[in-house]
Amino acid sequence: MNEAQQKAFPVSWDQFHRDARALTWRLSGHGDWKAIVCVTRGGLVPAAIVARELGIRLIETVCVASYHNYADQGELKVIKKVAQDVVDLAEGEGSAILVIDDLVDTGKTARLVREMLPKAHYATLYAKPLGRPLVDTFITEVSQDTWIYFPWDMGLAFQPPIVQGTAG
Ligand SMILES: O=P(O)(O)OC[C@H]1O[C@H](OP(=O)(O)OP(=O)(O)O)[C@H](O)[C@@H]1O
Ligand code: HPA
Ligand SMILES: [Mg+2]
Repeated sequence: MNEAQQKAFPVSWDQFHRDARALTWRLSGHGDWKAIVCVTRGGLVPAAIVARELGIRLIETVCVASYHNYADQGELKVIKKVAQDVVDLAEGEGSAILVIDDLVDTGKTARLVREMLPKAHYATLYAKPLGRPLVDTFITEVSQDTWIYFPWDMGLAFQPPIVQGTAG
């Protein structure tokens, strides 16, 4: 989150699960995927749900880090590439690989992963306008100046009343 991201889009576990199921519905007509590649860490949770719904048991990771301390995006770092036997699955016609991430923001992560798997189908739950062209399927778009708060990053907290400070 940075100064330009003024709006908050909090997502509960329930909403996340619904959106992951909605994504699966949208994906279910598309292809005959042999494997899911999830972009860690954010892609791990939706990938588990989508894999369960689509009956896919071959799950690979590509480990990319870019946002440090939930602040500005730093240098993209590939900590682990896609295993060669999974890359080889993508060599035939069509997209044998389904890439799952929680969101696209600037699209830098998606661009990097697409270079590794050009034929893969790229799916996320949420998309911001800059990243949207890089995603084949997503569920909800939010504006670029919105920060999405995922349920694993949040806890229950007291909220001051809306009128606080205005009443005597
Ligand atoms: O479109 P971009 O601007 O590249 O941003 C999107 C990426 O940023 C976040 O991951 P992050 O690198 O913060 O790591 P994490 O998944 O481990 O939280 C998110 O999970 C996406 O993978
Ligand atoms: O809006 C966001 N929320 C959480 N993680 C993120 N990583 C990039 N953008 C975001
Ligand atoms: Mg991520």
